[in-house]
Amino acid sequence: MTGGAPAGGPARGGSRMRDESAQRAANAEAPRIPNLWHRIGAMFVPYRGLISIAVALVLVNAGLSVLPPLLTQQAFDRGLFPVGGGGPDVPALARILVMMFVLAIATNAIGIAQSSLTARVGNSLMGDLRVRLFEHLQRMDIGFFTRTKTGVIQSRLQNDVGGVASTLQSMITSVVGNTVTVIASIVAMLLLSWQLTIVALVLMPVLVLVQRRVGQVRARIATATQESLSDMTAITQESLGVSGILLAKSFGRQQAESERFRAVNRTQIALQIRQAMSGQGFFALVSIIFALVPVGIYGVSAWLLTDGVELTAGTIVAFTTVQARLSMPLVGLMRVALDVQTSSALFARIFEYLDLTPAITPKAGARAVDRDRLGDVAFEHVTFRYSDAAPDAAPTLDDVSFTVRPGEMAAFVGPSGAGKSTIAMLVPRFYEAERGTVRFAGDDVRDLDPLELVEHIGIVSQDTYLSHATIAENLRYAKPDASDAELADACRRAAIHDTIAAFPDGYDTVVGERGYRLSGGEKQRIAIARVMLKDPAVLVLDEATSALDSIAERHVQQALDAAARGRTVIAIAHRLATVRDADVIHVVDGGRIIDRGTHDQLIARGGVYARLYSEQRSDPGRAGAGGPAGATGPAGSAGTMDPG
Ligand SMILES: Nc1ncnc2c1ncn2[C@@H]1O[C@H](COP(=O)(O)OP(=O)(O)OP(=O)(O)O)[C@@H](O)[C@H]1O
Repeated sequence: MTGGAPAGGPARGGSRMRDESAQRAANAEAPRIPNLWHRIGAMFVPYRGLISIAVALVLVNAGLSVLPPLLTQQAFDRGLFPVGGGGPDVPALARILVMMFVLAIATNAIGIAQSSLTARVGNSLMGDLRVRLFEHLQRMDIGFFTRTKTGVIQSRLQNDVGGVASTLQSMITSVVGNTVTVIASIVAMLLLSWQLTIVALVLMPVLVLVQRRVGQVRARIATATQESLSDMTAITQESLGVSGILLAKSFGRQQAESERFRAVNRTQIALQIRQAMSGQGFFALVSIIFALVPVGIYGVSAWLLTDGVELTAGTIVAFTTVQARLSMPLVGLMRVALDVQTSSALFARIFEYLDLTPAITPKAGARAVDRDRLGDVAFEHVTFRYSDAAPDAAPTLDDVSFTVRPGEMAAFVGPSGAGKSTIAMLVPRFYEAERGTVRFAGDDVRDLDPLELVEHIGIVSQDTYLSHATIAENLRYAKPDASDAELADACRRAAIHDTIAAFPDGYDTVVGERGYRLSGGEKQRIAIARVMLKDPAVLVLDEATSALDSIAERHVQQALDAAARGRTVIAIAHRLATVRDADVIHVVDGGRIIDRGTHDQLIARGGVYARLYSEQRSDPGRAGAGGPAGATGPAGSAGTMDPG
């Protein structure tokens, strides 16, 4: 599976969600992962030292468990009723009592040590898996995240990884401890009577087969349960985020959202019950068989006795006692086997994500960015298509070529959906060109180290992302070691310092989820200050002012002018006034650059640009959210007025 994840748009409506969940529950199959067991086993390798100690402790405790009955025997034969009579031997009894006490303390202490080791191994394994998954997902391309719901990704990271933790722990202790007991019991049974051992164990293969079948069913239910959990996480994440709540409230859809949640919750409950009950019938069958085995043993004993086989009453009683003691560890092993089978479904889901290959990967021996040519950006006959576009659809970008020299400003204008933002996305290699070459500082971006490439590019888009942290923390995202003075300086240049200073908590103001505590213009200017702290050679402005009103736009434009000074700027704009002074304006339509030139040249030519420009002059509202404004031009050029 490459790059494709269980995706899908947000499910709408309670009944559809119910249908989907029920459908999935009916045919949930764990993903098929080659070498699954081998890969699970490999995870234990780094912990083999700790596991060996844990196994040794389990074995020691198993060995010590034979001592209490022996001490009891000694308490009777030496303490209470010593050979030769003469009444109880109190000192001997006291010695045995002390030994029993020490033994109880020792076995419990060993038990605690062993639990602590297995808990450490189990949780560390789980932690490793979580980090591996997180790091792997960080490497995935943007396309993966546009296709997959955030909640679904979160769920794999939390619910699926969390779900395997208990199995990882019980695997170590239960398997070792119970196997030792089972082997010891079978040896004891064989020593007593091999014929009766056959009777006691004849049904075991049948139980193992049934257990495997039950395990498969449980694995399917576990897959469906995890799918449903991920639906729940996705709904929670979508509906209880600020954007989701705003959407629900503004459309009065809270009731529908609750119903959507209730529906998936019902599915989850039903699946949890099915999962809890799925093994019960099997274990009832095991108990019944174990209860019936002694009857079989008596029957076969009678037959053996009539056949002349030597069999004492003591042997038969001892045999049934051992056989009865076998049931507990055997059931324990079967439980673990069932749990392992169930969690293999979860492991498969985790490995499925770990096996996703990012569509864009760094090249081995990637080159460093040529510092002497920083600021040079070029597209050479670039054709691009989004991976989820229809195969016969026209390319999103079709044979796009342009060059931007260091310090120049290139603007991209054109109708909505023309492909302007896509051009911006290709510069930092967020997407890969299908044909042609994107060059940065003279090199094909595919030959460059991706981390170094983005180091030199700053992006300010309309959809500013601030994390739920303080303003200072958001700013330091760009430069973790920036001093307070540097923050203030960047904010002054971005014309936002005075606003921040006026907040009661100043730079320690928490911006809230996605920065909702701030106005659009404030957020935007903080984002610009953040980019200035990063100090990139190339600035990509993607509709950076289009969501703002005229006053906010003026402020942001001033900040952008300051940010643009001395840098290469690639500006995407709906409002043509904001890019009037660009060195070159590229007119994009239908994924192609259909015209280019300075503002004056394009106006003189009377093409699409001239038409768009005159439309915006007569109806500035069409150009975006902002009305006519005294927006200053880019790159520090002052006084460029809106055409209105
Ligand atoms: N992640 C994506 N997956 C598939 N198609 C996409 C994706 N992003 C954009 N598109 C499509 O690619 C085309 C170009 O989109 P793009 O965002 O580049 O246009 P734009 O010129 O920036 O538009 P606008 O001015 O409205 O922002 C559109 O038809 C859009 O539907």
